[in-house]
Amino acid sequence: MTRPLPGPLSAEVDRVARAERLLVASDFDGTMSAIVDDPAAARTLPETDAAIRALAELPQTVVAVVSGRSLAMLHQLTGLPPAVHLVGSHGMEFDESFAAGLDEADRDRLELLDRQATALAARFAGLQVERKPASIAMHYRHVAPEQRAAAVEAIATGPQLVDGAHVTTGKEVVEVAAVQTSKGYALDRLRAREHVDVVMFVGDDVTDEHAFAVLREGDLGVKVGSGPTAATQRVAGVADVAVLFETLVQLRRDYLSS
Ligand SMILES: O=P(O)(O)OC[C@H]1O[C@H](O[C@H]2O[C@H](CO)[C@@H](O)[C@H](O)[C@H]2O)[C@H](O)[C@@H](O)[C@@H]1O
Repeated sequence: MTRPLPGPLSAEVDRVARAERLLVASDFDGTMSAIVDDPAAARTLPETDAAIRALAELPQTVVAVVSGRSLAMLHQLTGLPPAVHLVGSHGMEFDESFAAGLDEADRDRLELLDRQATALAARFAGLQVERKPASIAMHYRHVAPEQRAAAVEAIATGPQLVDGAHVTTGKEVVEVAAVQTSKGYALDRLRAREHVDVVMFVGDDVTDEHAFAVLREGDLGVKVGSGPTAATQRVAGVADVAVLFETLVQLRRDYLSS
């Protein structure tokens, strides 16, 4: 038996579980997976993985993971079946052909950003550069504490100032994209394409606020952890996310079989 959620959240999950057609969308890092030192070592909590798979098997229930990761990395890290829609690059990468759609100016900008990030990685030991189809993430988690402010400043006065670059900040990471990204765009697109009448989104980071911002009356946004948010509900951490999804599976199954 899954342990109970706090009262107000429990009531909200019970409400969305009764949607005619429901979209359940989740962020990956910090939501399905704990934040870990090595981005390549992130893994979905087993309970969350099982709940996501179970939800995706239910009728009238659409499940998506909307992440800042590249789509290829998201596939690799989650190993989820095709029944779960994966969207990478902070809501822009719906399929592997996304990069081919970048125009010449976008590609030139991406190369410039890559060159600048590579130069900064040579200057600051521990600065990790993660290359994605339309952006470059610079992780400063492993830069020596006394060098961190200088590294962040160098990013702010270098790649961040590249003409047309779009900047997002996250957990010990600054990401510069050649194109505008938005998890809100992904939710709007999924909502329309899948003809759902209720959307539930769960996320922990700054970019997830774009998704919370497009939620409508009757939807449900759940913020993971502390910090300002437009979400109406909150859980403390990834273990609670597992309970949230497990509870939703039970309630949705009950509703659909009633
Ligand atoms: O939108 P998300 O699925 O939450 O992805 C956001 C970024 O997550 C990853 O970085 C973060 O998680 C890493 C693993 O826990 C951690 O080491 C890092 O410090 C965090 O910033 C990922 O590497 C990025 O590409 C995503 O944009």
